[in-house]
Amino acid sequence: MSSLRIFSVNHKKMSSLHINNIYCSKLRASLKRLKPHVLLGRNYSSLPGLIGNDIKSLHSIISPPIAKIRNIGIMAHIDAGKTTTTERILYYSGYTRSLGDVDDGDTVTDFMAQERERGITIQSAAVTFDWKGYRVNLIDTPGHVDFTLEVERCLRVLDGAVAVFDASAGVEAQTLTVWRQADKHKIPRICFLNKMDKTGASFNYAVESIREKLKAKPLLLQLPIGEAKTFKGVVDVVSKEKLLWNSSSVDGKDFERKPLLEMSDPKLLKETTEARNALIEQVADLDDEFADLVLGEFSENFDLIPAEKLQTAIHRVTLAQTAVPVLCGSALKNKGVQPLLDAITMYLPSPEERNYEFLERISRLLLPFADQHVEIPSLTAGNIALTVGLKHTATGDTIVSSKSSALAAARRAGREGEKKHGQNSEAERLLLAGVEIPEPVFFCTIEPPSVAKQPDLDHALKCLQREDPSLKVRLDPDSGQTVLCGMGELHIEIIHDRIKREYGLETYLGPLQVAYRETILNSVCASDTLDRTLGDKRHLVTIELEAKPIETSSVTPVIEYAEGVSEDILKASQEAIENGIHSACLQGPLLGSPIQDVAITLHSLIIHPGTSSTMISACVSRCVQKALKKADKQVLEPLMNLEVTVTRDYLSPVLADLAQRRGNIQEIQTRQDNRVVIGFVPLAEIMGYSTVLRTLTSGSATFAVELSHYEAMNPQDQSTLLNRRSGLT
Ligand SMILES: Nc1nc2c(ncn2[C@@H]2O[C@H](COP(=O)(O)OP(=O)(O)OP(=O)(O)O)[C@@H](O)[C@H]2O)c(=O)[nH]1
Repeated sequence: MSSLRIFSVNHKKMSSLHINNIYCSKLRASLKRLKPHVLLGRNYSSLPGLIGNDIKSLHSIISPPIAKIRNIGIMAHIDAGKTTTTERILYYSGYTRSLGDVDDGDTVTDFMAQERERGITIQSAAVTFDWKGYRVNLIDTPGHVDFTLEVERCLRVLDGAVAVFDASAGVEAQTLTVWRQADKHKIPRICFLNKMDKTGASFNYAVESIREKLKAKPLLLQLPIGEAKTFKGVVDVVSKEKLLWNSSSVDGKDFERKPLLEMSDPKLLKETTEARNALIEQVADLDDEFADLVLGEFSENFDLIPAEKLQTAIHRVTLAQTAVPVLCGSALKNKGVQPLLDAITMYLPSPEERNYEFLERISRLLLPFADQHVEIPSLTAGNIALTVGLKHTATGDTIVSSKSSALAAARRAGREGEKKHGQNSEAERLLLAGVEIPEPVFFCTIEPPSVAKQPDLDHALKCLQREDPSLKVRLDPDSGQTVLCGMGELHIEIIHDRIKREYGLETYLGPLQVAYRETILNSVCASDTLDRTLGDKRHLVTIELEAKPIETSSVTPVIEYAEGVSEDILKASQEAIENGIHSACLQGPLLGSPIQDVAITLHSLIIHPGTSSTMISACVSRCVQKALKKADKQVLEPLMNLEVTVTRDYLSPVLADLAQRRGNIQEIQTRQDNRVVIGFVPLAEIMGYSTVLRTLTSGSATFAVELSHYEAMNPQDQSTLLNRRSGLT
């Protein structure tokens, strides 16, 4: 089977996934818009396609040998400095000729208007550049929790990742989430402890948090020279050299690399030798080949182990994901980024080491340069590119060359799956796992400026959804209004903004509402008969069923059939029956929210010959709703994991405020001078929390939230909510 790793593009932005579609016409329109290419006054030295004068140099990088390709992502907690680090990488690699700045809103990868205005990454952006003979395809992913899906879909196509940390904070909430996602997709990683210049930066603290919170084994490949205000460079532990950045250099291009000498740096040399020996022991523990070398030839003197031997072993250990190399620096102050680039090429794997199978030519291919693209004739295995013209694919699809190759792949995957249950099975190699789409937790109505514009709005939402499956759109059956369901306030706000900017539609959003769920507390039975004659056709269905509570944490009802239900009827009508059950469970009797944790058992079913499947579904649905109405009911509300980092002085007001928000504090950790409050808080209580927290703490606190689970509301809160919804209070 052919598995192409290709990027999708909506009309301005590309997102990482297996081939997704670009709408040709839109793309052409966007290319037109890009000419003459002017991007906020930035200089691009290698954006050849649209300019035309660099085609030759581009050609030389189109087909690098697969061993020289690195497909990597940058991931982290929000604000750790991914975008700033990416900007430095692009600058030092020669991709840009000036340094972009998040705070000035002129970075390459944050090119959406919303990203530049807010200084955050929302969509992943892909850029391609060369570093010392390697081709690097790099993806900058968002750190905000509302855009988790975007991170996940990127990770699926990456061979390696750089996890960026704020060295003053160590592992933060979102780092844990993305780390787990990278674990799930088995992505080899290296860690970059950024912001070493910041007050409170601590190399040891950050390393310890990687060890403790991520349960990873850090391989210290560098030691910092100075910390916070005194940070001026790093020691390369592998080669025992110091790298010092010239303080007069404005862009950090100038730095000197010198061997550590007993004469000039006795203390640093001693520390580095100890760190190197510890590193060697650690790597030898994890890699048998290196252990043989260490115990044999070099057992007497580790100093004699050549740097290349150690580097190759670190590469293997990184690939096996038994440990993670750790580097440090300050992207903002232009220190430590070039060695990070060296480490990316040296320690992260090439696509061939990740055991994918690739091939193939496809009609129109484009190479991504953030928001610009250049058409290319072909692409070698292991690269990432864009394709156009696929009208029916969506995020998460895997594209193969033909139906027969897909079937052959599925057969092979199936056979292999039976043989091997463990990791790296053929199935995993051939078919990249679909993205897990998180359930939306917020919704609101959206209205076009006039009824005539409804089709335009529907079209815009359809396009946005194909690109971002975490956005759900449904029609409210009572009001007929379009409802947007998303991952958070910011997510919905950005969608609203994009509809305006990209589709020219001014829409109106209703108030943001929390996506509650409902469940039942006891088993109930119901029966129903539908008897209707339409024309000369009689539709007759009689049904008896039971609804009962079970524990699944899922909104998909479990469907069971009692023995009394005839197999023949089931064969002919199962789909219609299940459609009816599913549609009934989408709208609970209390709030019209989806029903969670329920099983429906069909006890008897009589269907008159000739009854249409629509009528069967309608009768089943009505009967399920009857049962749900009869049962004792309970509202479930989304509970969020909350992590607030606050200075000691502001801890009390933050805790007092959380208590008023029905917060449940689990733990208060000490992180340097800060306190980290960890707990749960209902989503309904933290809308607009960022503004409140800013006011409470004079802007000094930060917080992260993430959906934890749905929990039953207590009777008092539930009745307040129901009264509010029914307009009683
Ligand atoms: N002191 C210091 N500040 C930094 C450093 N790197 C980035 N920053 C600042 O930290 C803030 C966040 O930087 P970004 O690069 O946008 O972080 P990010 O991780 O891309 O953020 P999201 O894309 O929103 O997740 C900005 O104000 C940067 O100027 C650093 O090395 N030192």
